[in-house]
Amino acid sequence: MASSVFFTHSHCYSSKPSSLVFRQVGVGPTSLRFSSSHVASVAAMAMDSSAKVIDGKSVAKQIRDEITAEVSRMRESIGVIPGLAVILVGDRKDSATYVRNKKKACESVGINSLEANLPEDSTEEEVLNYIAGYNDDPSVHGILVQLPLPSHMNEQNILNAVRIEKDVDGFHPLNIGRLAMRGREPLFVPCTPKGCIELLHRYNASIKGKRAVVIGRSNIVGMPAALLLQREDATVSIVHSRTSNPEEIIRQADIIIAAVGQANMVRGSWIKPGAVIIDVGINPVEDPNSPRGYKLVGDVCYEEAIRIASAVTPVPGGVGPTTIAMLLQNTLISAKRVHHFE
Ligand SMILES: NC(=O)C1=CN([C@@H]2O[C@H](COP(=O)(O)OP(=O)(O)OC[C@H]3O[C@@H](n4cnc5c(N)ncnc54)[C@H](OP(=O)(O)O)[C@@H]3O)[C@@H](O)[C@H]2O)C=CC1
Ligand SMILES: Nc1nc(=O)c2c([nH]1)NC[C@@H]1CN(c3ccc(C(=O)N[C@@H](CCC(=O)O)C(=O)O)cc3)C=[N+]21
Repeated sequence: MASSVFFTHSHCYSSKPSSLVFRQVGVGPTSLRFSSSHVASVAAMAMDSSAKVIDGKSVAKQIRDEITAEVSRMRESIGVIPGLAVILVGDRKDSATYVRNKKKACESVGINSLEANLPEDSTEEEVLNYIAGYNDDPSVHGILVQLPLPSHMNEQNILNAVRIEKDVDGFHPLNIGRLAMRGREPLFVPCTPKGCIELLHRYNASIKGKRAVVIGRSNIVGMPAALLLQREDATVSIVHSRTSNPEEIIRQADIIIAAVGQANMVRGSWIKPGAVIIDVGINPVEDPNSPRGYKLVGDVCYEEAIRIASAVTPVPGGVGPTTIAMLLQNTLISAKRVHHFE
């Protein structure tokens, strides 16, 4: 059943399930809360239901097919199989699910996957030892340390330890630094923001000269997404938890990338008619109709957005699958680079 039929308008008020907290979500400033006067403006704008659903799942499938072909061409010509090592510390359910999905995705394209599952109470040194081992292992072309790490570990020390040539997450400060500089090229671009741009390209959304607003400024999504949009010649604004007039800024955007972690925060009345929306948020909300007792929703109220925007990514099935496809792509890029394979 189509989600627009299934969910009622009030769905956008859904609360986080108390029993299942994937991440700590802070309370946003009052200026970001929904005010009743917006109901009217949403209704007034709710006339165009022709918005496109940006199908991240099928884009991811296309990319995986392209990678599968390249991986086998490489194996047949030079006998090299790309390898990805994933380090998971602790037993967070959501992290375990993502790591499992990454492993499955590797298998589906013929990339070797290695996995290190370390207990929650491991020391930083133990994690660093694993990284050192993978840094020196020529069969490993990419290393990913699943975040978040347990709080007793220094994330910065750990991410700095990954060899820049194997930093398929693109989180090493040298890669991020190059991403921020004109005329410099990072060895890897972070997967989630890269996937957002890939979705815009594959749906022919023009970026050059457009006004883009990124909501969120984290090191892993918001900040690199803003840098990438800027590299594509968009005029970029960044909205964060201390922004005083977020709705006003967001309403000017031709392109919105939302990476906040607040279920349904962006309402229809905040969206410029015809805007393209990339919703990165993955937020669990209570859903008695689901066998799991919860469902995932984005940072954007999808049912409202789909009526006003020209294109929107759904959650699930939008940015998430594309992120994993970009990880595979980065691993292939790494293996090709080290073996000088064109
Ligand atoms: N689909 C995918 O592949 C991925 C999805 N995600 C999802 O994306 C979302 C964001 O992840 P991540 O970037 O890691 O999250 P973080 O919590 O690290 O960052 C959230 C950002 O949002 C800002 N923010 C928080 N509340 C508000 C608010 N009310 N108004 C405006 N800005 C706000 C914060 O501002 P400030 O800096 O001021 O604190 C911060 O910059 C999450 O739902 C996560 O699950 C994440 C990675 C990959
Ligand atoms: N070093 C590191 N690199 C990351 O890239 C990284 C990370 N740590 N930590 C956590 C976040 C989150 N993330 C997601 C990837 C895929 C989906 C995904 O495929 N989601 C499915 C839904 C999956 C489900 O149903 O549970 C979808 O949106 O359709 C979600 C989230 C990568 N992250």
